Amino acid sequence: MTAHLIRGPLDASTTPRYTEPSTFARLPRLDEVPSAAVKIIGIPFDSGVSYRPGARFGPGHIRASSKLLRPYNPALDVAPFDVQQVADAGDIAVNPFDIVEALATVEHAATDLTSDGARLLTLGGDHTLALPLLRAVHKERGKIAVLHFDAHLDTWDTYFGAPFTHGTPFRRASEEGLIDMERSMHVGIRGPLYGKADLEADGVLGFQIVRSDDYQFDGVRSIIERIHRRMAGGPVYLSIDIDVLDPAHAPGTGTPEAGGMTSRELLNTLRGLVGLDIVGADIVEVAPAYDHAEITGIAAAHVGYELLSVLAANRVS
Ligand SMILES: N=C(N)NCCCC(=O)O
Ligand SMILES: [Zn+2]
Ligand SMILES: [Zn+2]
Repeated sequence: MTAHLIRGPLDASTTPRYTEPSTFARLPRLDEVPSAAVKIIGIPFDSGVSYRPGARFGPGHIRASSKLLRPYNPALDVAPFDVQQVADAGDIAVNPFDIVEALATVEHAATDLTSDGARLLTLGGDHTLALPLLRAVHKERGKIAVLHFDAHLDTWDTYFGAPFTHGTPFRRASEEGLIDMERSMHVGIRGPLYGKADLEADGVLGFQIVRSDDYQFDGVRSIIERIHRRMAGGPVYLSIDIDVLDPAHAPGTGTPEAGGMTSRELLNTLRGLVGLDIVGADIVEVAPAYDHAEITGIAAAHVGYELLSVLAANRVS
């Protein structure tokens, strides 16, 4: 795509940032551009949660909190909206009363949206969504490494006997053979478990774990190195549960756990992913009812911005 065809965000000096309707980072809507290399899609779904509901309002909140983002990212020396067309594809309407139907709707929508080779950045929604998104990516790319940022393992088996919940997507995805288990990892794990067996079962599936505490003891650089050692050399799907952040940095979420990483640690880790073949990503579990002063929304918006910057930096290099 040649540079002069690319449309970027609205200019804040001529169109105020708070004009509606909202798109992520005030980008154009998908129907306003001929095509897009990266599509942002909202999925207002939270029927899979085990505790506080409300992540169905995440997409709108993240978009509203993304208005202050600016076009140039000095940390990566890249203008993420200049080197690739990014567009907001709006929200997918999913059935809140039938999870199996909702998962099918998401899988088909994701497949459609990526049929032209575009990459998807999904705004959730609860973590159940990672399963249909991985199903869609797997159809295109085969087994995929998962880089999962979360306080929680999300490899539990069932809740109340239900297999499709926000605590079980990576168990289902590994059972379905969607994940390259030799190259996958959880980052940011912490907090109480149901038992030691949770960790053992997760290890049997094959995930490697970077604990939240490793940020304190080892630091961001060494964690970035671990990620590259584990994941380089093939496609990577990135799933970011905003509760990977400490509740001080992301109070607006459904299952908060103390002792999490700072937003600075997360943003710096994401910047370190340049060079990995990231084929899709989601940001989930933003529940605005528990947010204050857009703390969580802004963190999620910046996470999305860094991801778009990594995709842009990969394209430039
Ligand atoms: N995926 C998120 N955010 N949470 C999973 C926690 C499941 C539980 O209640 O044990
Ligand atoms: Zn979580
Ligand atoms: Zn999760």
